[in-house]
Amino acid sequence: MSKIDQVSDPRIPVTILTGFLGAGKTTLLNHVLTANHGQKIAVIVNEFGEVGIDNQLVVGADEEIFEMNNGCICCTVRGDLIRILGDLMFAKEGAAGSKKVEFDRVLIETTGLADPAPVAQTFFVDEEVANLYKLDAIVTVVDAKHAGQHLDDGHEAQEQVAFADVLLLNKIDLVSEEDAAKLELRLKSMNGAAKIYRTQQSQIDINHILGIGAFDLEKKLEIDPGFLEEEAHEHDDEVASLFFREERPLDLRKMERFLQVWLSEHGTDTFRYKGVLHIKGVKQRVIFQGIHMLFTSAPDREWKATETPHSEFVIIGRNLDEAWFREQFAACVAD
Ligand SMILES: Nc1nc2c(ncn2[C@@H]2O[C@H](COP(=O)(O)OP(=O)(O)OP(=O)(O)O)[C@@H](O)[C@H]2O)c(=O)[nH]1
Repeated sequence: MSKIDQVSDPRIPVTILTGFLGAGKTTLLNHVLTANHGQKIAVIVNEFGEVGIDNQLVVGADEEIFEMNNGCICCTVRGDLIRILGDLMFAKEGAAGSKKVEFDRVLIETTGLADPAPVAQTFFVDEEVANLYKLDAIVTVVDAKHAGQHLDDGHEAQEQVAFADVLLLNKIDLVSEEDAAKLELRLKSMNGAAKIYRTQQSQIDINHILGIGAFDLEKKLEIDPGFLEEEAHEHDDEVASLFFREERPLDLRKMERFLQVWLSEHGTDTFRYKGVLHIKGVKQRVIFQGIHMLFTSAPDREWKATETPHSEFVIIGRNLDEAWFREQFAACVAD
């Protein structure tokens, strides 16, 4: 927190990090947590799906990460958010019975399917939260390759752009200059007030996203006059997630093969799939990342002696055939 922040407003600044599934939010979070800025950041992560994969992919995830996995942050778990923010403040003050946690700002990573408006609303309508925390900015990461489709397709991606104070046009390496310029125009037409930065691997100067005092309630009320009153919002009900877990080692080739079969027909409706895998003959965890038709896998660190190697995999999309996936996943156990 800068000195000016502290003098003028003693509340803890909060940044909401949003962006559609797979846009680069966790990559940005890792960048922020490893950048040399001398600030202590408490992170709250909310994921769509039963089990958090992201927390396993965040660097130094052991201390600072608070998970909320039982629903979408903008609806069912908003009570959880309020509770965590309250608990965090107790912990900061070293209140009896709570472990002391030092932090001078909070970063909330929302699920790719969250509408940021109700999350932002929490900082104005909940009196206790509003007394302790100040919303600094909403930062939205945009996947330059897939944004066109996501914006045509759904309400959430549009809200994420419309409500942003800062837009990171990420994955700039995957598109031509012409396509990037077109997308930038589209983003400007949807939200002329937001600052836009083009990024690769969400690499951005931290000073452009933290402590910028960009959230302006008046402006948000112009976009959405009902901002402070809204109770719930509508999700695309057809979007669902499937989760798989297996302790026996898997055969990576088999997984890639069945996913390719699925994606050749359902790539558009398969938004996001990712996992931490236990692959036969590999000493490291294998991180699998997929967005629509694009997927990669790579080993990261070795399994620790304290861990039982296992695979966890989540798929998020429309019209997912659960029985088929369960059968295919089971068939990936290595011979
Ligand atoms: N080519 C390319 N890939 C990127 C870039 N930024 C991130 N990625 C990759 O995109 C994938 C998704 O990135 P994440 O940071 O996990 O995205 P996310 O928004 O947190 O995803 P969800 O939490 O599932 O919504 C990963 O494989 C990243 O390595 C980029 O600028 N260029």
